Amino acid sequence: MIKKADNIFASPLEQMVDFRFDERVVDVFPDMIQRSVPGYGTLISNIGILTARYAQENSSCYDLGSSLGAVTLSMRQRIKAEGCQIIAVDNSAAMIERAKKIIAADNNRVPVELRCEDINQTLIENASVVVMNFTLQFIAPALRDELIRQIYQGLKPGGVFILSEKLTFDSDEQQTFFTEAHHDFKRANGYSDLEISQKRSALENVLIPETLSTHQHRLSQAGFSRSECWFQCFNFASLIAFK
Ligand SMILES: Nc1ncnc2c1ncn2[C@@H]1O[C@H](C[S@+](CC[C@H]([NH3+])C(=O)[O-])CC(=O)[O-])[C@@H](O)[C@H]1O
Ligand SMILES: O=C(O)C(=O)Cc1ccccc1
Repeated sequence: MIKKADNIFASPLEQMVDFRFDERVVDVFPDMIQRSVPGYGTLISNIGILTARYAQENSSCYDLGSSLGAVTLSMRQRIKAEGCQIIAVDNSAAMIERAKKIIAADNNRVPVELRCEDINQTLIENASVVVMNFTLQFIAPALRDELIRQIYQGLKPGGVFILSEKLTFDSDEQQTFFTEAHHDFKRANGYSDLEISQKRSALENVLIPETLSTHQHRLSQAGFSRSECWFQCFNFASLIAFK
C-alpha cells in the first residue's frame, strides 16, 4: 500500500474545526502518526515484544482505539500462546473499514475481531494484554477512571495493561521544553509552522493530555499493583501496568 502524505493542515483554514478521525485523516493516517509521534515505530514493535511475553493461552488481547491496526498486527505477529484472539476496537467507522482491508491482507493465523464501538461500552473479559496506544487522551476526562477500572476488572491474574499517551507537565519550564522539542521533531519531519499551529488548535478540545503522575495515580487507584514507564521520547510516553 502506498503511503499518502499528510497535508491536511497545510493551507490556511478559514474556520478552525475540531480534529476528527474521518475519511481524510484515515487516508493519511500512517504518514501523520509517524511524522507526529516521536518513537511511534519503536512503540509499535516493542508492544509486540511485550505482548509475546504476557499473552496467556486461551485469552483475549485487546487493542483499544485501534485505528488502522498497527498494534493489532504487531501483537498478531508476536503472539506464541495457543488459543489467543485479538479484539480491536475503534469508534471511527472510516478507520474500521480501512483496518478490515489491512488485516485481511495479513496472513497470520491469530484470529482478529474488529469492532466499531465506543471503548467506554466495550466489555473487557478474559484479557491477558490490553493496549491503549494514544487513545485515552481522546476520552472525556470524567470517563477515564471508570474505563481504567473496567480494564483492570477484565484482566486475568498476571495480565498487563499498556498505556501510551501524550503528556502534559506541572512545571512551565518542563512544558515549554517538551512542547518545543516536539515541535522541532515535527518541523524536522517536514511540517510547516502553519501546519503545526493549525493542528494544535484543532486538537485543543479533543486531545486532553495529563501528567505522568496523574496516569500512575489512576492506575494504582484502579487496583494495578505496579506500573513502569518503559518508554518516553519528549512528551510521549508509554506505561505498563501489572495486575
Ligand atoms: N471513545 C472511543 N472509542 C473507540 N475509539 C476511539 C474513541 N475515541 C477515540 N478513538 C479512536 O482512537 C484512535 C486514536 S489514534 C490511535 C493510534 C493507534 N492505536 C496506533 O497505534 O496506530 C491516536 C492518535 O491519532 O494520536 C482513533 O482511531 C480514534 O478513532
Ligand atoms: O500531532 C500531534 O501534535 C500529536 O499530538 C499527535 C497526533 C497524531 C495523530 C493524530 C492526532 C494527534
